Amino acid sequence: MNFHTRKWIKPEDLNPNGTLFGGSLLKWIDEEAAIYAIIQLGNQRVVTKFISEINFVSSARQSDIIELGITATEFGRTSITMRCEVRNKITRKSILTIDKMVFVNIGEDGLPAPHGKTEITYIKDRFKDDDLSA
Ligand SMILES: CC(=O)SCCNC(=O)CCNC(=O)[C@H](O)C(C)(C)COP(=O)(O)OP(=O)(O)OC[C@H]1O[C@@H](n2cnc3c(N)ncnc32)[C@H](O)[C@@H]1OP(=O)(O)O
Repeated sequence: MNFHTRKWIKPEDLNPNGTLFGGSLLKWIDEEAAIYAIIQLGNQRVVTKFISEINFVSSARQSDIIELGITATEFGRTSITMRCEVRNKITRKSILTIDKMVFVNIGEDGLPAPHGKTEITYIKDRFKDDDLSA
């Protein structure tokens, strides 16, 4: 799993108990998963369809640096399923896990559309035909 996005926990991210507010974390994860799905499916129009149980494993505190990890686990006809983990960047202690996040590829008519993808692609795969010296 690649951990792309780092967040520095600030006062506005906290709940009244002084730990990271779960709602803030879920907002960041939904955006992270949407960006991952957009890149993997090559379509800006993707929507969150389903999120499985969310396990808040441990708390994060102000000034902690956390990192968000997403990986695709399944490519369907119109959907992509991902797994998510959030951990402390420094200690690697797990903060949250979600086994299943399903996003659906949407066509111009607003309906689910086949995406034609079957496996994870990486930057080197996406740009391998380009003449990068130009
Ligand atoms: C990033 C964001 O903030 S998006 C905003 C929040 N999300 C939304 O507003 C989405 C609202 N929901 C919708 O518009 C509709 O439910 C749609 C268009 C996403 C899907 O419509 P549906 O009628 O369910 O479509 P359909 O039955 O064809 O299923 C589409 C895909 O989702 C999968 N799916 C549907 N329901 C579920 C479910 N409960 N769990 C997991 N996967 C599901 C299907 O298996 C299918 O995948 P596949 O083609 O790879 O096999």
